[in-house]
Amino acid sequence: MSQLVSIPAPTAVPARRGVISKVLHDPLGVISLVVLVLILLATVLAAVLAPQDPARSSLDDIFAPISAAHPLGGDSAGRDLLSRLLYGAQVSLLGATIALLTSLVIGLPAGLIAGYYGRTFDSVSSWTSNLLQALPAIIVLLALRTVFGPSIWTSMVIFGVILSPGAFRLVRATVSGVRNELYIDAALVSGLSDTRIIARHMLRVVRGPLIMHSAMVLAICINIQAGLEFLGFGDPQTASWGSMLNEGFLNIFQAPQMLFWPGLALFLTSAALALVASSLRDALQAGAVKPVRRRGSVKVAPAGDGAAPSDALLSVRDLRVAYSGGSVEVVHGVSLDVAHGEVVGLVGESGSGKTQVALSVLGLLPTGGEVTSGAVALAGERLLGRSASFLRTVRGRRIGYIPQEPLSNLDPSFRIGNQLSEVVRVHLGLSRAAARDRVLDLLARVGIPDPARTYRAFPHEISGGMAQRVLIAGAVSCDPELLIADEPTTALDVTVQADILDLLRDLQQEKGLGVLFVTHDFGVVADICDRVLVMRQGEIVENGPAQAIFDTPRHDYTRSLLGSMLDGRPARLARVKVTGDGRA
Ligand SMILES: Nc1ncnc2c1ncn2[C@@H]1O[C@H](COP(=O)(O)OP(=O)(O)OP(=O)(O)O)[C@@H](O)[C@H]1O
Repeated sequence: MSQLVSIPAPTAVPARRGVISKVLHDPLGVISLVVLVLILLATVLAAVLAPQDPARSSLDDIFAPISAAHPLGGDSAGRDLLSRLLYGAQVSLLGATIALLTSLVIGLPAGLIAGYYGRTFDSVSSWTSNLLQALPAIIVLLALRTVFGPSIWTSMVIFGVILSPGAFRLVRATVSGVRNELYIDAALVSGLSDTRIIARHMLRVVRGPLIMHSAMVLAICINIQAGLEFLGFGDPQTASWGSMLNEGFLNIFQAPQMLFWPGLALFLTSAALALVASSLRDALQAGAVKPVRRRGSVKVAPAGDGAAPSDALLSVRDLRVAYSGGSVEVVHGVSLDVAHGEVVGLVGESGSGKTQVALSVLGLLPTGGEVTSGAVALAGERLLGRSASFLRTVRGRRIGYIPQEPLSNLDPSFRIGNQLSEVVRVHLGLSRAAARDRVLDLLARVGIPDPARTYRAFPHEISGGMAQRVLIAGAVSCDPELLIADEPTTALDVTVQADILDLLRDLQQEKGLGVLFVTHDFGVVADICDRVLVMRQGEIVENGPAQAIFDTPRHDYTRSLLGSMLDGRPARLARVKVTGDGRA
């Protein structure tokens, strides 16, 4: 195993405090949480705390004053107010929870699917959500009450349905906001399924906003439920805060306490929920990380025609890629081979089509892009036109991918170790412990000085160079046959670039990897590539061994690229000798 040198230390970043910990550092958050916990405890322990049966009435206790027997007094039927308040809390909180859960059961999955996949489901569900929001909630509740009877539980389920567009829109907006982040691409490129990406990455992103939303919705539901009971739409025999308000209102002059206590309970619960929501919002905003987006969302490349040719590891034949329904062609019939253990550089200026070729191989062209013709094969096996599930077994497992912007390709809300071991577990079927050991070994192998610490770290706690080492570890974690590196050093500073190239060369030789190295930099080509393809305006204009291209470039464009390389910094002469006159 090669020794690696000059490893940059991880950038010192203060440890990240969890959202709960931030809420616990906010005095208002703590007070409101304590109030909520007390209310919840009192509700759950109503049978223990209530002095008597909430329905038991006594003529002697009508409008009873506050006393040891009736700590909050008695009502117009001689029932104990404290007992009714405690038991009433069960009805009010349960009713509100039913409405909230109903809205989440509908809104969460619909929002996840609409935000992630978009298209027809998004259009239909957005239209349905707009329709539901346009309905006057109270009128609908009154109309359906005549159908289903005066059950408060049914009313709260219906109210939950009416509230579901709120959850739907929040989840949909949050998911579509992160759907185009690079780390979601990275998860796709690693071969993770859509279901897994939704369940792990998307759910984690919507979790915070949804908890905040739920606290607000719970407060609204408690008040709406009380309002319905107040208007007499509940069961009059059951104690609830709303029915107590109703009775209190009728007796406001004889016994104002009948109105005061349920009113206070409602106020305290709603205020505590609103303050918890606000504290959560502050905590979430403080922890927000702004990742970088890529240019468009990906879609699996459609079928190309043609047979899989040659016995090369990677074989691309007459590849054509177009946008705008095929009218704008950006790759014009590219053919290339990468042999087992060979490093092929795909070089060209920005916009020449290098990335389109790489993404076509992975079956991950941006939305609007399609392979209009050509063939791509890995070890003789056709890739273009294969099913999404087949491509998932290839990406990450047989083809490793190293992206350009390391930090943006790591999910900011997951620890680095979890992100790497997830891919290893999916592809190699390892246990949690075995995956962890493998990832720790890999982190050590790519030159990370304290693998255990990096395993536990979040992406913002490490430097760009470290993040690129982490992504290289991820790319080789399942022992792929082919590595596609898309400008893996462009976003790094020059000293780190050299270290990363050394690492890639060591790994390539150690594992006998075939590598397609996309770059605009002939210096990098000189460092690492055996063979070079020069690309210009969607076509390969020159193709040959790296040494030959440097010694005797045939195409003017290659000569101008080589010239500009030497204007900048000299090539590191790992594989290619550059002559002293400025020509390669
Ligand atoms: N999502 C897209 N929609 C339309 N055109 C696109 C899209 N992505 C890329 N292109 C076009 O495809 C062409 C090739 O782009 P590509 O990203 O492959 O270039 P590149 O050589 O990799 O450049 P760079 O090094 O800047 O990434 C460009 O003309 C670009 O405008």
